[in-house]
Amino acid sequence: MEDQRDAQNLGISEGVNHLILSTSSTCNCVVSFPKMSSDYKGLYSPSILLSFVMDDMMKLLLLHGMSYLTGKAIVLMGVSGAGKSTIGEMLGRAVHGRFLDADDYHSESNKEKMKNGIPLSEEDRVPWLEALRNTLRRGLVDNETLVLACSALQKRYREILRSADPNYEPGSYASIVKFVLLDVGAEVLAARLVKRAAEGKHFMPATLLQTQLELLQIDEAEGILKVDATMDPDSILKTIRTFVV
Ligand SMILES: Nc1ncnc2c1ncn2[C@@H]1O[C@H](COP(=O)(O)OP(=O)(O)O)[C@@H](O)[C@H]1O
Ligand SMILES: O=C(O)[C@H](O)[C@@H](O)[C@H](O)[C@H](O)COP(=O)(O)O
Repeated sequence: MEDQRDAQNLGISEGVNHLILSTSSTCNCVVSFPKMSSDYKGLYSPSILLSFVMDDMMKLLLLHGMSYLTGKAIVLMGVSGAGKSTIGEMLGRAVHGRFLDADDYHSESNKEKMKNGIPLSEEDRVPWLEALRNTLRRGLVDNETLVLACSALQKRYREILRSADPNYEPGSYASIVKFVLLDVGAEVLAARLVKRAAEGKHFMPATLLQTQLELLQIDEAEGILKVDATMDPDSILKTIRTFVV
């Protein structure tokens, strides 16, 4: 970290919503200003910034209501039986992160509905997704690495999760919450779900698969990594790690 105070090596560029502070070799830091008024821009000149060691500088920026985050969140998404929980647990361990299973955040009434083969409504899903978003946000602010297994079938549901990033601008898809779609065809899914239900391991019946497949919708612009999740779990994990973490 010795060259952090070296004016030659400290590059400061001003983006629309953030300053990027970068040194030649040791440190890159993006300082975001979620609701920064334009009066703030340019307030901190390079010479002022250089008068602080990095730690003190961060405290100063925080004092002015700005935030910086180094946490990250990966959401494994897809329909029931795609392997979100299986792969999510493995990924969580592999990246030394915290694994969260969205199924654990359902209300009893949601679970009861699904058990009875009734698909969740928008009103059932939104509070569930908001609770997940809040949990992700707390983790991100604490600089944790989080892996979430969550169906997140529709873009509007993913937008709720993306907004766990306090600096997220809706519709930009530029969030520190990233999505990976576990892609499996209907036949393989059905076989997996019948087996899982027979083992009594899950509240979700195989009959809900069709409505889930109908709901799944991805927009190319979202930049979601699609992984063939019919591969064996180790290969799926390896592919995700190559591209995401
Ligand atoms: N890559 C895989 N290959 C074979 N079976 C898998 C694979 N991933 C998951 N499974 C099995 O399929 C079933 C559904 O997996 P699960 O992780 O519960 O999916 P989801 O959380 O997406 O509903 C489980 O019985 C699990 O053991
Ligand atoms: O593991 C599974 O079988 C699924 O993930 C399942 O739990 C379900 O998808 C959601 O929890 C319900 O939410 P949606 O109806 O939004 O998929």
